[in-house]
Amino acid sequence: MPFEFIRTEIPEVIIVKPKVFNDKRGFFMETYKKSDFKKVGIDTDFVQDNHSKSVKGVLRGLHYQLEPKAQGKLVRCIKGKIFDVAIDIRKGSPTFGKWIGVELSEENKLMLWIPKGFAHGFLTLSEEAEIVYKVSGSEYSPEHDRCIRWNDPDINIKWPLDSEPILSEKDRSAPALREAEINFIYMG
Ligand SMILES: Cc1cn([C@H]2C[C@H](O)[C@@H](COP(=O)(O)OP(=O)(O)O[C@H]3O[C@@H](C)C(=O)[C@@H](O)[C@H]3O)O2)c(=O)[nH]c1=O
Repeated sequence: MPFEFIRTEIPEVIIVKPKVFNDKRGFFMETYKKSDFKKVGIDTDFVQDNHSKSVKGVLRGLHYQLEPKAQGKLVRCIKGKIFDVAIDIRKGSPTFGKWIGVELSEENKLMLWIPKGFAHGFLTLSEEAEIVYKVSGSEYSPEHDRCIRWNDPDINIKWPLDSEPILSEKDRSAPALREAEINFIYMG
């Protein structure tokens, strides 16, 4: 199998390690294959691909789209290094409010699968970082787009930060999880 799938403490959040073929030209790797992802329960149709670039200290998040426009995301860092975070916001989930943080980089080539029902955010650790991510479930829908405050003490994400992060206006004024509108139900 060209991928190793590593379950995290929240089993639905999966680290994907691709098999990298290095040779004198450089490298080759598969970054998504429907049949292999389906075997571990990532059985979804991707509907949008995104690419963003950030400078060091930029924190984007914590973002999600409400049902019925919820999104799953397969995130990969193609330049530099980020700290990528998924937060369980499914009502009734045994891991509600819990977060998983994984370093994704150009070097380690890891990907993070973040299913529907999770908020997502990341901090840029290198001078510049570019991420690409596949989105499943629903295309971008600004009316359903929501965010939660990056430093909500109820979530208490241990961001590897040494100064204040650089935020968008929207992210700066985001509500705490306990005040945020969420409509995901944990299905077991
Ligand atoms: C997310 C998104 C944004 N946009 C536009 C809206 C806006 O003018 C501009 C920048 O949008 P934002 O500030 O929301 O971009 P950003 O803060 O990078 O938002 C992203 O953050 C990460 C953490 C995620 O998980 C993504 O799903 C997405 O929410 O791009 C689209 O056209 N399509 C999209 O899918």
